[in-house]
Amino acid sequence: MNAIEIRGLRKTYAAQGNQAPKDALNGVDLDIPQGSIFGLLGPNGAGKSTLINILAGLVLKTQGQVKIWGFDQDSNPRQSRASIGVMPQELHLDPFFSPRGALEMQAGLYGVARGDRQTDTILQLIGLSDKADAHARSLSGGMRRRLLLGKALVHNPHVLVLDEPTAGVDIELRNMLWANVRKLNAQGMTIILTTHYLEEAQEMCDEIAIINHGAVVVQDTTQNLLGRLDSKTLVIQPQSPQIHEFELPTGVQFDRADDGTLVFSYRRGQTSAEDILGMVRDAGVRIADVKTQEADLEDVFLDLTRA
Ligand SMILES: Nc1ncnc2c1ncn2[C@@H]1O[C@H](COP(=O)(O)OP(=O)(O)OP(=O)(O)O)[C@@H](O)[C@H]1O
Repeated sequence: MNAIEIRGLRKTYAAQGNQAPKDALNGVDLDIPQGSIFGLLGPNGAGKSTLINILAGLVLKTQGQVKIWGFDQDSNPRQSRASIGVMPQELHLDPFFSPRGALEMQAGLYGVARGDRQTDTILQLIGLSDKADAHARSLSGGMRRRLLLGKALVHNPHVLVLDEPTAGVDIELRNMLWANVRKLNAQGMTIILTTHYLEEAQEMCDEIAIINHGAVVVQDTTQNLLGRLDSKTLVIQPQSPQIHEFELPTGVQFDRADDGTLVFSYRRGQTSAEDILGMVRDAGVRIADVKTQEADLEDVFLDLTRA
């Protein structure tokens, strides 16, 4: 079963003032498998926040079907809402509540009975046990973010959504957030996250969807996405920085870096590293060092969102 199933999802924001109505989502179809760490990527304005806010029940869709943990948002609103927890981007917290108070309040809102609440366990998970009764006002930005994660967990949802969880956070907090995410995922929670850090998505996510102009342009496992671009780069450092002319095979691109290294980009399916090394030697270059670089998620992303 899928944790999330979305069919034909559209969102048009109403016209405001002299601005025309805005189509933010233009028919999104998306299946998010249970148990995955799923990355939702896309350029600014692609529609990621709109999609997440619809999942969270904060924005009303214009058209289409959304199922969360098998529950249709329209015909089963309570159960679909109970199945998902969202850690928002904004650091908005009520200043009058301590972390414990905020978690208890949130649990109350979700109708979690007192005996079933996991407040202390959550405080421990997010590393706020010793701040449990402090004023929210006295919490640092990092602590607030952790508390927002905690609030998303009070009803023990099947699906956890993290909207840009690591934007602007320091390395220590980032590591802690990712450790928490991995732990929750290992316990069976499906995780959906948006991030602008493609390296992070590449490292964390099993599967990725890229959204552009309000539609999904690709959805695949991270591994398959990386395999999609078979471009490679060969960087050759010559023993002396002479200028050489090369007869480049078709499809091979050449660049001379400022430090004198020779940079060749090619497609594995078309050219081999041996072809390029042979050509370079034939041109009289004595090679001091060679490095290769694989395509990364950033290359895939740029390739698919250029339009
Ligand atoms: N409340 C709103 N009213 C009108 N237009 C909106 C509203 N919210 C978003 N939009 C527009 O809808 C489009 C999609 O916005 P959205 O915030 O979903 O993109 P995003 O992918 O989350 O971008 P970012 O990465 O910058 O957060 C944008 O063109 C945006 O200007």
